[in-house]
Amino acid sequence: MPHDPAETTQRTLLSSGPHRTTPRSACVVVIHGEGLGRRADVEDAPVLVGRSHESDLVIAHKSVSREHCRIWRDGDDYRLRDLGATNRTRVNDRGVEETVLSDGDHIVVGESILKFISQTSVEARYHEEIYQLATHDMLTELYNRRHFIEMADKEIARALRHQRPLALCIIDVDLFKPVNDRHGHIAGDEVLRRIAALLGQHVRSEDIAARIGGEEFAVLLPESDGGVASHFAERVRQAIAAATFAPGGESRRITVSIGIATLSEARANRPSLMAAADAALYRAKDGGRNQVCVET
Ligand SMILES: Nc1nc2c(ncn2[C@@H]2O[C@H](COP(=O)(O)OP(=O)(O)OP(=O)(O)O)[C@@H](O)[C@H]2O)c(=O)[nH]1
Repeated sequence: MPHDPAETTQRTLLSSGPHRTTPRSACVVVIHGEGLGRRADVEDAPVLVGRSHESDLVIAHKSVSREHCRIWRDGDDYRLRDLGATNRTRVNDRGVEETVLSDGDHIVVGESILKFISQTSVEARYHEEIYQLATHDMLTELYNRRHFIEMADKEIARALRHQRPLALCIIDVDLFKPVNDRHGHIAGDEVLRRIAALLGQHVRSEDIAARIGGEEFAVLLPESDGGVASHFAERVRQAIAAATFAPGGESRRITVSIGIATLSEARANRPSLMAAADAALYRAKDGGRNQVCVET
């Protein structure tokens, strides 16, 4: 059954991870205070830094304005503009309205400090590694629970603001304990990895897929209503049920149960959306497993 995530053991097996071979373009990384380790790449789109969930780099602290500052690329330069923040943005200890950033600049946003790292900096690779470790589940290479929650909050805020549909699927492996008991944890891990890979084959680039518990996955589907989400979930369910798993070399059928909930006036935040998807998941388990249920 779905279990308390607090009890979930995150297994940190060594993995090459979803690392990119080259560093991304310039980025800002929080190196002190609220949001420590969080980063945002400054690519073609400007980066909004602020307390609002819709910011590209969210720093959820009262010392930070909802829209604190913006960083963008301007030809070969990178520029920062303060957006009228109550605590004016400071760069290298100097209050700024607008300035050109240089590699290594310290940007003070409320009580947090960000570091600007240009694309040529070797340090960018280091932060890339740290970022991957902080946001991804090492076993499956999907997002981890913490990052999923952060992204879900952002997507929910965006969907509510623009009155767009949004659906959440929670996917739980059926009777996984006997798989572990019979074949051992390492074989069980291989099954989880395979399920994650199958999931990856069905998600769109805008969907957010994560491992949120031991044998529990979540997929957030922006711009999707219950019908679209059901169709997606049914395809995932069938693909997993039809796949060949051979934990410990023994052929075995693996199935999943899936609960779906959509954003609505009654479910206008992440906890209630997740609780509704969980309730649907319980019904799917209760109904005999290997099925999809939608919370209406
Ligand atoms: N191999 C492996 N097993 C895990 C991991 N995290 C949790 N588990 C196992 O997943 C199993 C979950 O079992 P239960 O919650 O009892 O549920 P279930 O057997 O899947 O049965 P239902 O959910 O009712 O269909 C437990 O045996 C956990 O030890 C992990 O990272 N790797």
